[in-house]
Parts: sequence; C-alpha cells; structure tokens
Amino acid sequence: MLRFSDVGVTFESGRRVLTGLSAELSTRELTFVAGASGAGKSVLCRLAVGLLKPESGQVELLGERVDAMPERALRTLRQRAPYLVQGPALLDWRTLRENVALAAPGLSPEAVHEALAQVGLEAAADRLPTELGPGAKKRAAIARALALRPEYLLLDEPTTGLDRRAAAQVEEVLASVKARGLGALVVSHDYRLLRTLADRVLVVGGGRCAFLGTPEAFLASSEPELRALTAPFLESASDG
Ligand SMILES: Nc1ncnc2c1ncn2[C@@H]1O[C@H](COP(=O)(O)OP(=O)(O)OP(=O)(O)O)[C@@H](O)[C@H]1O
Repeated sequence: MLRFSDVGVTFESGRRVLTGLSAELSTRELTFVAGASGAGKSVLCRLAVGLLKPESGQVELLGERVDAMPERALRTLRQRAPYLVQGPALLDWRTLRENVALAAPGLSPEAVHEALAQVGLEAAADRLPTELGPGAKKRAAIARALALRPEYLLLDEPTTGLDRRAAAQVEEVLASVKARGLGALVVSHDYRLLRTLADRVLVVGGGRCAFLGTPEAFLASSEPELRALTAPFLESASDG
C-alpha cells in the first residue's frame, strides 16, 4: 500500500500545495497521477519516499511510516521503491553497464545484465549515455531502478520530451513492468499512455485528491475540474 492520510504541505515561501490530501493506492497497480501544472504531483512522489516531510498528516509506503522514518531507513526504502526524477539520471562518462551497477553496492553482473535486457538495451551495455537518444537514456534509467529488484517504482514524467518512437519504447518497458506484477506511481500528462497502461488515476487539485478511479471514468468524467485536464487530449485524439 501507498497511503496518504490528510497530508498537508506548505513551503517556506508560504505556498500551500497540499491541504489535506488522502488517498490509498495499491502498490501492485500502476497509478497515474494527473493534475494541472504546479498542483503538487511531484510533491506527492517526494512525500512517498521521504524526500519531503509533510507538515501534517501521515504517509505510509510498503508498511513503513515514511514521514516518521530516520534518513538511514529512508535510504533502504528508496532501494525498495526507487524514484526516477524527470531530468537526466545517468553519468555521461560511465557506460550503461556501469551506470546500472551504480544503483547499489554489490550488484552482481548478472543482475545488471538482466536489468538492461529487461529494457532491451543489452546490446548497448558498453556504450555511453551521450551516444544514445533520449528514449534509450530513459530506459537505461529505468534499468538502473529495476536492477534493485524493487517492490514499487515512482516515475516522474517518463515520456515527456520524447518523440513518438522513443515514447513507444518507454511504454513497452512500462507494459512489461506491469506484466511482471510490479506496481508504480507514474506522474504523466501522456493520456495515451494512461489509457493503455493505468489501473487507476489519481488527480491532484485544490491541494487534495480531486479524483481517484479508473482511467475510463477519468476520461469520461464531465466534472469541470477533470474536463479541463482531459478536454485538450480528447479533442486532439478525435482529430486523429
Ligand atoms: N522546494 C520548494 N520550495 C517552494 N515551492 C516549491 C518547492 N517544490 C515545489 N514547490 C511548489 O509547489 C508546487 C507544486 O510543485 P510540483 O513540482 O509538485 O508540481 P507538479 O504538479 O509536479 O507540476 P508540473 O506538472 O509543472 O511538474 C509548485 O507551485 C511549486 O512551485
């Protein structure tokens, strides 16, 4: 389970981002997080793995009270549930094999190879990230998380900035992650991906959980707050 109970977050600037968000998510499912820009989607990921402490409320992940955990225990939790941030995640001067091996001390060469194979990059193991396109880099970053044999994944905008072909390759990786029964929290504006892969959609709005339900219910909703998010996608989808 990933559980947020009445979570409040205010930044020093005085910006109140979350004002009592509650949601209970299965860590065996792919939950997509949607919401307007600045709504607090990345904040939710950071709360889930203890990179940010809530000012009020509780956060629980994989049976652990994240908001009350000391830093050392959080480091272990982040190996069980790695968080892939949106930006660059690899060392450009290390090969993919080395980058993946750096996920944790003592990873076996077999575990590294297996993780690269899972994302279709075994043939590129000895290449540098700079020699690869953005889609392959993103897949290598996912391989680094998979090498930890995680129990859950958190992915921030995994297809943002990728062209269609690269996004489709990342989608394939996420589909295989899902087929293996691994759950994830995926922050994404990519509703095509959401429609094909999501088990559940969580919408952050007004500092709270504005919606939690199936992707079908999310895309079909006539709630004005949800329509504002889905309408541009539905229009472009009907344009062909
Ligand atoms: N460390 C911080 N200090 C102050 N404000 C912050 C901090 N981190 C995030 N914020 C603010 O909190 C709000 C939510 O940020 P967050 O990154 O979660 O948005 P988001 O929903 O992921 O948006 P986007 O889709 O644009 O990435 C934003 O207004 C952001 O400026």
